[in-house]
Amino acid sequence: MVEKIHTTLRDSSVARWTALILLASTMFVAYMFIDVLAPLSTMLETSLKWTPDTFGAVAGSEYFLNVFAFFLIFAGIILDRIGVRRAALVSGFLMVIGASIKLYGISDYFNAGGFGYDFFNSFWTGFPGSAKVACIGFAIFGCGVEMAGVTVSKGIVKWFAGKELALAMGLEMAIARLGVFAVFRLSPFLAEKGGVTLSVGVGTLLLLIGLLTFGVYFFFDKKLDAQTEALRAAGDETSQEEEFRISDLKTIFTSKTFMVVAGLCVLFYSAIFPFQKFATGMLESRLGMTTSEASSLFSYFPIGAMILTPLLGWFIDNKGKAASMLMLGSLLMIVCHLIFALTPTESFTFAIALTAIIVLGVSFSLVPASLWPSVPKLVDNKVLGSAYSIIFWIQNIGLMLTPILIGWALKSSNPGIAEQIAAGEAVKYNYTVPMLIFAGFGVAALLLAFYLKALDKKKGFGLELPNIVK
Ligand SMILES: NCCCC[C@H](NC(=O)[C@@H](N)CC(=O)O)C(=O)O
Repeated sequence: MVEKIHTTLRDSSVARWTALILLASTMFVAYMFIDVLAPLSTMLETSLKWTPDTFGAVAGSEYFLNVFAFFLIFAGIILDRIGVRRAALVSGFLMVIGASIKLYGISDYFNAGGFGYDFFNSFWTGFPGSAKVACIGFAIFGCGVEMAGVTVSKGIVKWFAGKELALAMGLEMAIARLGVFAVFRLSPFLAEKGGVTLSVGVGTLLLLIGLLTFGVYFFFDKKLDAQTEALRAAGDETSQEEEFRISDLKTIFTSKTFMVVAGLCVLFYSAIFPFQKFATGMLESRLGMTTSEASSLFSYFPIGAMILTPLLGWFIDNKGKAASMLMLGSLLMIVCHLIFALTPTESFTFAIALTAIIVLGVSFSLVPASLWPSVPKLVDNKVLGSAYSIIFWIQNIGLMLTPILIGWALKSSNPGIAEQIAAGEAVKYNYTVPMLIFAGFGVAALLLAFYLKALDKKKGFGLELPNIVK
């Protein structure tokens, strides 16, 4: 007698968590590569003549193709069509290709007149050829890393829906944050030993390992699909999944609740990731610290978020309350940014700054831990990849534009300071206006969070309910 399959790999906790570790390991190295140059701006200014504007433009190039060429939207459609394992490989290849181009741009070979050097230095001469090549590479890497982000999110839902979904997403984000922490320690160390090229070279090599990890995941995913298919053939209704059609995307764009979540996402993240880029300067200015003292004070921020996000994920899986957590996270963010903006200089002590950073870390755990696992409650599984990619796309617009807005606000609210600094005077920027703008994003996010909770109550999406189906 042939024994029928009633369970799949999804039902084995070892297989489920192994799949998560494989997916999260690639995100660990991907988040490392995102910030591999972040601690090296001074070195890049002396070795490759990258001024702060050039450095900022290279950093922002990560989002360029995703936003303007709509790559993220296509990535979601591709993901829903070809499935998690193939999309993971595509995104992994894009990351490795993009990283290799960036590595080439900053390499000694290129900068000593290697292939393409004359061409890339023949136009727009105020922007170094090395930075142009790095931008092209980083924009391609950006397509890969954001596609990997949506693919991993859909992959986690595939393995953990109805189980420890928020805990798994929280752990994946914690592992990615550990990557950010690791690269801030490793990259300056490697650059001291072998220059910027060594840091980026090691980052690229790690991405290659990340691609291999996605390759191992491929076989887990394939086996799960084969088992699910067998259940489907046996007529098990819970395993039925409809085909994705482009016209299904209409359901995403016409869902008011989904759009509210996307709005909340862009407002919240615009007050977090761009703030990270300005936080060191703000702390230096407000506390009269050196760059390294300010950056080590700020390093508690991702570490705090890393510890708390999985714990909050566990709470949401077992007790629910995701919509309330979105409200609390937005509220805490407003309080922290207002503390940075309005505390008088004489009262803005190290202890106050540290407390505000830790509380902001709590906010950075509350919102991601509750936002991403809520998306599958709002849209059909067949359009989930597209739904995540649309949220990422809207979020990427904010992440690209906010640093420009904040940089402009900082300069305009401090007339003459840039010139005084260029002349060697020991003056500091006043960060009140930029910090008020960040707080303003928080206020708008809080209003949307209230509205979301009301919508959820009216329409019954179950955002306040636990994820684990007992
Ligand atoms: N499984 C959760 C995925 C989202 C994590 C989220 N990352 C992003 O939103 C990225 N689009 C941001 C970026 O690339 O800069 C996070 O909280 O890290």
